[in-house]
Amino acid sequence: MKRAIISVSDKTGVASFAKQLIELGFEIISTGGTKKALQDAGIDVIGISNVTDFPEILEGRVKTLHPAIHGGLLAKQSDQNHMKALEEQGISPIHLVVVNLYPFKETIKKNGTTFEDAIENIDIGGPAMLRASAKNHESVTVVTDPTDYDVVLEELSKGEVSGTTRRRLAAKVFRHTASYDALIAEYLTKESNEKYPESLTLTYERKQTLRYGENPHQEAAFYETALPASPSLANAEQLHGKELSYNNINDADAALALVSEFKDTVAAVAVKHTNPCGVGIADTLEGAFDEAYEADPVSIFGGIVAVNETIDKATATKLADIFLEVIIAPDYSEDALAILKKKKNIRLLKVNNTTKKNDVQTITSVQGGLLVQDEDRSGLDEATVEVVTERKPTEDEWKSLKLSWSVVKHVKSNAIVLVNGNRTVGVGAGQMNRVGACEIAVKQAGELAKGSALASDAFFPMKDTVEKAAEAGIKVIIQPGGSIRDEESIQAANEAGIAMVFTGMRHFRHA
Ligand SMILES: NC(=O)c1ncn([C@@H]2O[C@H](COP(=O)(O)O)[C@@H](O)[C@H]2O)c1NC=O
Repeated sequence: MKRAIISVSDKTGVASFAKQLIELGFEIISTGGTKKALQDAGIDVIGISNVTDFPEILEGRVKTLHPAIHGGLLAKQSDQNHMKALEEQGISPIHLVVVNLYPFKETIKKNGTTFEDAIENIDIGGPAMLRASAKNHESVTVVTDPTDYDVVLEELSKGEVSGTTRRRLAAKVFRHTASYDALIAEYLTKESNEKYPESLTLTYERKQTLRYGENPHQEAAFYETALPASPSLANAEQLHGKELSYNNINDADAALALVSEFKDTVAAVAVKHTNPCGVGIADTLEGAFDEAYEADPVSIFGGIVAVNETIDKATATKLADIFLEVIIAPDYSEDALAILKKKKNIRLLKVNNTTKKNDVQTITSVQGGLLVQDEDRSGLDEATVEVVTERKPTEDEWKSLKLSWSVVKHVKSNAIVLVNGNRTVGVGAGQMNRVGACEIAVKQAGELAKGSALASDAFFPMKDTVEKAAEAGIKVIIQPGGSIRDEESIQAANEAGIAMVFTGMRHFRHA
């Protein structure tokens, strides 16, 4: 008689599966809770203790970890010596294993889960059975996903499960146990405050197969972390519109990161190809959006807009007037939603909260590896900021400086951002030299460069950027400082009556 072990935490569909196995001639062996569930459904089951001749002990920590089980799982049934060894020990072979694991992921995602709860939900006996039978898939069929019950039944009803299916199911098991263990490792590594361990075993789950990647000839998918995450694109709620594309997700992520900078003021940001093209702040959302729009009415076309307040009717009316790919907001008023939903192609995302967790790391892939670093979370530290010129910034100039500094951190290096009043007026992004970035920002600002504030993501190696700024009528500069030629830049600023501030911290963004 063929024997199946069934030991499952997720009991979905298991009773009907077991019933059909019995009809196909199987004998069922089960652990405590599964046995009870099956017996309650009127199914004949042998308890695991009857096979091991040993009780389940330590509140279920040890139930299937026994040679009578693992011998039955690991014996090559085509090998006479293996079968003889089983016989000598009075062990019967097992043909089918149906196991799914303690819900570790679901447990750590629950609010209020304690460390002890998490530890208790690390399954030991289940993965041991899964791995043993997956290794021995030549002789054993192993099922860990209830969605595979039907395929197995179908093949069994025709005789036996094919070698191809057994191998496919074994591969699925090793993917599953590997990601199960990776998640435990990730959780414990975080709990032990180890940021850069000797090996990185992250696990991500496919959230979405994408139509294509950055370009139509590239295949792509979006994977999300299984660990509880900060508000992010992965857990955004899409209220309307087509599926997000690869570029939408990447650009929306940049917009969300930028808008999250603004905690004490209402802000609207527009992003194109991950760089901000317009950022505005105001007392109202409509006002902030006006500023962001006026910052660059050309580039915002086809862009992504993120805001940090509930979108109201007035703002929605203006947003609906232009072509945007994605809008991100903590919420939408009912009338705002009605207005925006009239636009078939716009994607509306709700991300509840823009406050981020502190321990976030960023990962960039390079050929042959990954670069991992702490996310650049630092803002302007007023305690370490130093005014280095004869003239000090006025109160209004400080406001513009702060805005420009928040934005420049989110612009690809070399980056220069000009702010006039409450909005960006020029963004020079991703240039190979700093003067080039300055020239682009000044050109874009036009007349509005006059009297504006300039932020530079890194120090000026030479005084040329200050000279360019002076020529354009820029009045105040914020930059990290730290070049051996700082004195020359300071002198050029003094000569032009520019006030200049050193932050002591740079914000390169290369990728
Ligand atoms: N300790 C063991 O020997 C053991 N054997 C199987 N399990 C797990 O116990 C669960 C099923 O338990 P029950 O049938 O009692 O509801 C399954 O998720 C299975 O993976 C075990 N539990 C944890 O390690």
